[in-house]
Amino acid sequence: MIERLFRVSERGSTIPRELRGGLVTFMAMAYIIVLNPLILGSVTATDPSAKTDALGGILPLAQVAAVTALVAGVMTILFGVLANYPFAIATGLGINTLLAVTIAPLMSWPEAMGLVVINGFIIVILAATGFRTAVFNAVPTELKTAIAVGIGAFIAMIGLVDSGFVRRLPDAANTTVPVGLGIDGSIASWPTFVFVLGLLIVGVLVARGVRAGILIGVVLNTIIAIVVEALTRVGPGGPDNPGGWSLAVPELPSQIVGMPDLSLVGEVSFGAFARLDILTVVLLIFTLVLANFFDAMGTLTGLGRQAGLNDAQDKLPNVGRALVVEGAGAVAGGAASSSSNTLFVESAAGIAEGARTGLANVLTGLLFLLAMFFTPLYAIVPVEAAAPALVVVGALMFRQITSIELDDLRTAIPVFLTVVVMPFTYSIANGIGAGFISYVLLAATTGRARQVHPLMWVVAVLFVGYFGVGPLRELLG
Ligand SMILES: Nc1nc2[nH]cnc2c(=O)[nH]1
Repeated sequence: MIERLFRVSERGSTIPRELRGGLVTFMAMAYIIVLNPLILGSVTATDPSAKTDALGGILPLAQVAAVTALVAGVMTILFGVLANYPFAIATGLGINTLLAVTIAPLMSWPEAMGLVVINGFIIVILAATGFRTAVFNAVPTELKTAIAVGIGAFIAMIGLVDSGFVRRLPDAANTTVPVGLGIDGSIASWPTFVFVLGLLIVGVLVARGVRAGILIGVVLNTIIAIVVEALTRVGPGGPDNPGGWSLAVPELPSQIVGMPDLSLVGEVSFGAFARLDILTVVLLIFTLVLANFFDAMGTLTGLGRQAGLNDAQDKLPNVGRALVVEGAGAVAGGAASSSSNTLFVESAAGIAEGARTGLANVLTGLLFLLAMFFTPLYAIVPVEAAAPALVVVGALMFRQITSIELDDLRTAIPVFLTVVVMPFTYSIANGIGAGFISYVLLAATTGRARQVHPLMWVVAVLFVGYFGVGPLRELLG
């Protein structure tokens, strides 16, 4: 029955392989349950680093953790069953940062989440009417490949930053260089040591073609991290302990089970339209939609290609349905205050492990639902132990660059911009925007305007608007 429902052998996979892939993807993504609360939530409204909204309101940490796991679990299972692809869904780092930094300070948290819900409905409508699929199919192959390569660079960057290997220089450093190696140019902190050792372990296992190499690597890294913490007691990181663990401290927990607090579910309001002028609200929604729309599109292309699931025209079969379910993730994420849920590039870890069907997603989703009750347990895996998997998977995705013909600069420049802007701006959508605009512009100025699909023109113009939103808002006061 499971075999028929998910067409496991038709995709050249086996049930154990799917389950192994689902577990690896969960291990690569579980950090979001710890990280999302730190981005959106606060302990108290009076904390110096509290993420207060315009009314001084906050989202409590434990409640954000619970809804993050809930929505990721439900949407990942739904996507697995309805779209039958091993692409897991959770709260996207791009949009939650946008919400915390730009949107919530202008309104209340429920109103900010209301905008996420509207963004989700727009995306679902664009997907259901076929517009999303039409754009998906209008993108030239070399740009689709560049998106996949750029995502590889982006996920490696996420791993390098989350592990503390790459760090932001202090604002007081008075230099134009934004990031550096470790602390003051040195990787001599225990958590970063665990990451570097873990990177070597995962790299060797994967390069030698060891089955379940990524999973074995992350488990080994976690054990090493627990031993290192037991011996050194470096503790949690922070301004007065820069050499500490960046999120979870790898300790055997004293308590294992707890009931999740789901009171944020339904805490949504559409009052932003009454609080702010309509143009501001429309521009904010426009920004959310473009970022969401193309992040998912790039991720789908990259993951589909990595899994070998795209057809001869480099199209993912039944992509329309996948895009509708993905859009529903934005609605669900907004409605539960976990922020927009989207396809996660980290699914590449499970695909590298062999996952090819939605069955893998069902396991990943169930583990997210289970994590709601075992929050102390998943917190054992420190980011420093999971991040090596992100970097190695980034390398696997990056290899696709060899299939792009780079002799013609009209291709090489947009491809390059797509690949570098993603990690450097920490956003898949920004990279796609830079690539699309430069592709259309170079074609138009070198006599190839007619060869560009009309939808590419439309999207490039929309991206000009996307990048112009900030300057435009300033201009209009
Ligand atoms: N595609 C994608 N993957 C992610 N993994 C973590 N955050 C994100 C995100 O915003 N988009």
